[in-house]
Amino acid sequence: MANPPQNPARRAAAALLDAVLVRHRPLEEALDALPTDGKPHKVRGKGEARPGAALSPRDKAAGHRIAAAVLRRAGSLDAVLEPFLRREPPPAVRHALRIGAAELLLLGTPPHAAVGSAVDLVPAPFAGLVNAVLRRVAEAGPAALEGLDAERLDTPGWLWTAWHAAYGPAVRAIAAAHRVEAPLDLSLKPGAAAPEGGEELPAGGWRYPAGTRVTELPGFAEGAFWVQDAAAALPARLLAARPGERVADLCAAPGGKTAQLAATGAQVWAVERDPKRAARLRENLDRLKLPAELVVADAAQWDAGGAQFDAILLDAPCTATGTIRRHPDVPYLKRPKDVPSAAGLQRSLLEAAAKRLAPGGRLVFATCSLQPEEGEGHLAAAQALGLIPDPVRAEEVPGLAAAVTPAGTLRTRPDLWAERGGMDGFFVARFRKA
Ligand SMILES: C[S@@+](CC[C@H](N)C(=O)[O-])C[C@H]1O[C@@H](n2cnc3c(N)ncnc32)[C@H](O)[C@@H]1O
Repeated sequence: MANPPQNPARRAAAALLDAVLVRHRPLEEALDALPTDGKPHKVRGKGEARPGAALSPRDKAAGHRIAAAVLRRAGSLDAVLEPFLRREPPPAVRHALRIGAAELLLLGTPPHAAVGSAVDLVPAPFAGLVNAVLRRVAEAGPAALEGLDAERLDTPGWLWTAWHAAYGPAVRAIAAAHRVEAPLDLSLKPGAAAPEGGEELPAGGWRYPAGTRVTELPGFAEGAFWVQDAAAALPARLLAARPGERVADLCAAPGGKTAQLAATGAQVWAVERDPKRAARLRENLDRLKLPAELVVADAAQWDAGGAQFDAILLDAPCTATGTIRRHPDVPYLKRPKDVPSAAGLQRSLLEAAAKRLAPGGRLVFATCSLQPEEGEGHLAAAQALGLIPDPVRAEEVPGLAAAVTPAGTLRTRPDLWAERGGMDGFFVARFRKA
């Protein structure tokens, strides 16, 4: 790294790690709670690691990058640190050691800067320990890292077991994909030009290098495009909404799929339960100048005044284990028991969606989870609700024939398109109502 991050960035990284690993709060929520220039610092809890004074956007971004690098490789970093620690250090010291090790071994920070600034993060009684350990990591760490089974170490055991059962040896490629920072994918408004520097993707959308700041791309303020992973763009495309059709987007915020549906000329109802997320959806649609009726309601209860729809997109809430490339905090926030509980919620939303669908209407069900209980596990129940499978054909998803299952559902994985930077893991099934 030409310019090593400054210590406010590292203090921010430590605060983010504390939020995720100790208090089990989502990384994005912790990032929003950091004190930035012009925004007062919210102090949430006693003993919370604080990043200190207001952060510049650059330090905040650098802190996020360091924290994400640690979260992606925490198992490997701990394995490298292990031989140099006689007992478990307090959490703040563990955060500083991981940050220092990540900078030394993954981020290319010069050793004197990485060690010195990690020492600076801890209370005086621990300075000697952090200094000694990280000096040894600087010497022996690169070789130690080489010899590790990184895929396994950086994946929680329960996820490894579940993915191995579902995908066999590909579990290793899935885990490897999680170690790499994801590129930025954009969906374009019809007729808009793609910003320069991107690659057009075979299944639609444009891809830009990881770390590209979307708000700095020309056309952002004018609403020419929105951020949407290549796989996340598939469900709305497969619904193939037509101008004038009545379409419901259940579980809609932040609105990537609502935008796709609205851009077809269909009449769209976007249903979102969380008022804050609904406000974000509104902001996004306003920027894009795309129309949709926003309904703040529980989609499982919403009866649309008795109306029925020609097409429904149900992008159901899930454990999000398909999005670990973009959200490296997910493995630290989810537990095995979250899978059946998400699947139960998805089942009730599917029932409600089937009721709201007009006879002959189309339904696309999607989740961004790699757990089969949140995907394939719903197929029999969907049919029992009178939903007839409408198989996806390979020609509908150019470049992704490998993701089309024999049942005609779509199962994308982070290791697909590995040479292009992968994609989120989604399950998508399409149905027709009799
Ligand atoms: C997977 S995200 C949707 C992403 C969105 N479709 C997009 O493409 O931008 C799930 C959303 O569903 C919302 N949600 C969860 N349970 C809900 C419910 N019962 N009714 C309506 N919305 C719900 C969550 O607040 C969250 O915003």
